[in-house]
Amino acid sequence: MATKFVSVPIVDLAPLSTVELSEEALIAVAKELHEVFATTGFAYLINSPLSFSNEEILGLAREFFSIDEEKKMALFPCSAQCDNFKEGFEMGCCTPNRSSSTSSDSPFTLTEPNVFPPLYTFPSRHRLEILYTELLSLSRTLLALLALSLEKPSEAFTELLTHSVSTLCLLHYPAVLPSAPSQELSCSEHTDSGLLTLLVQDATGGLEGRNAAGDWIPAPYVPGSLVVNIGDLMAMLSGGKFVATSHRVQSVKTERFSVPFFCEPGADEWVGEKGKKVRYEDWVLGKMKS
Ligand SMILES: O=C(O)CCC(=O)C(=O)O
Ligand SMILES: [Fe+2]
Repeated sequence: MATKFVSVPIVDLAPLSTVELSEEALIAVAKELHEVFATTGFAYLINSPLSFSNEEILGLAREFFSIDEEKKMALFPCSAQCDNFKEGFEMGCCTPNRSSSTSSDSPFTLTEPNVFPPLYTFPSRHRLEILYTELLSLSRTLLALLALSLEKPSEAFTELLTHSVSTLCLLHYPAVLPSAPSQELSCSEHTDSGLLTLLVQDATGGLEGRNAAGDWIPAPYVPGSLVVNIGDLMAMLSGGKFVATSHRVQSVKTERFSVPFFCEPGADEWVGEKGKKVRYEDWVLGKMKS
C-alpha cells in the first residue's frame, strides 16, 4: 500500500560489491528494498555495481539525439501522436529475440529486432549493448532479493527473464519555450508495466511520484544514483505487497535527458495468480489498449 511519503528514500547497494558478502548483509539489503517497495514504490539506489558512470550513460543519450534529424527520422519513422513531449530511442536484448508465439491485432510488438543507426553515425552502439547487459544483471540481483524478502525461492522472478523483452530507452525532453502553447507535462502520469524500472536522469529535475494522499513528490537528481521503481506486474506478483507508484515528468525549461531500463519478462511467460495466469505479452498489450 502506498504511503503518504514526502521524499524518496535512498538504498545503498555497496554491500553487494563487497568481496565476502555475508548472508546477514544480503538479508539487510533485501529487507530495505522490501520496505521501500511496500511504501513509496520508488527509491534511489546508490553505489550500484554498474561499470558506467551516470555521466557516461547520459552522454550516450546526448550522442544519440545529436544525430541529424533527417537521418534519425529516416531510420525510425514516427507515426503515433501522444500527449508526451519527448523523443525516445528504445532497444531490446542484443541477441535477436524469439518472435512472439501468437499474432495480435496490436500495432505494438514486444519482440521486434533492434534497429540501430550505422556505426559511423552512432559509434557508441557497443557501449549501449554492454549497458543493457549490466542493467539486466542488476535487475536480476534486485529481483532475487525481492523474492527472498517475500519468502519465495530466489529464482521466483528471475526465471521469468528467459527471452526477456526488457528495453533500454534513451529519452530527450526538449525545453518547453515560454512562447510555446501551454504544455504542462513532458511525460504524463502513468505507472510502468513490467517488473521494475531503473532510471538514470540528468540534473534538470521534473520527475515526480504520487503518494497515497495524492500529492506529487519530487524525485530530483541525486548525484551518482539510479532511480528504481516497481511496475504493475511486480505489484501483482507480490500479491499487492509492493506498490507501482504513479509518476510523471513536469515540463522542463531546459532540455532534459534520461535513460530508463524497463525490466520485463519474456513475451510468452505466464504471469499472475494461480488459476488466472495470462501470457505477459497479451496482458501488457491489453493494458496499453485500456
Ligand atoms: O524520464 C523520466 O524521468 C521518467 C520516464 C518514465 O517514467 C517512463 O518513460 O516510463
Ligand atoms: Fe515511467
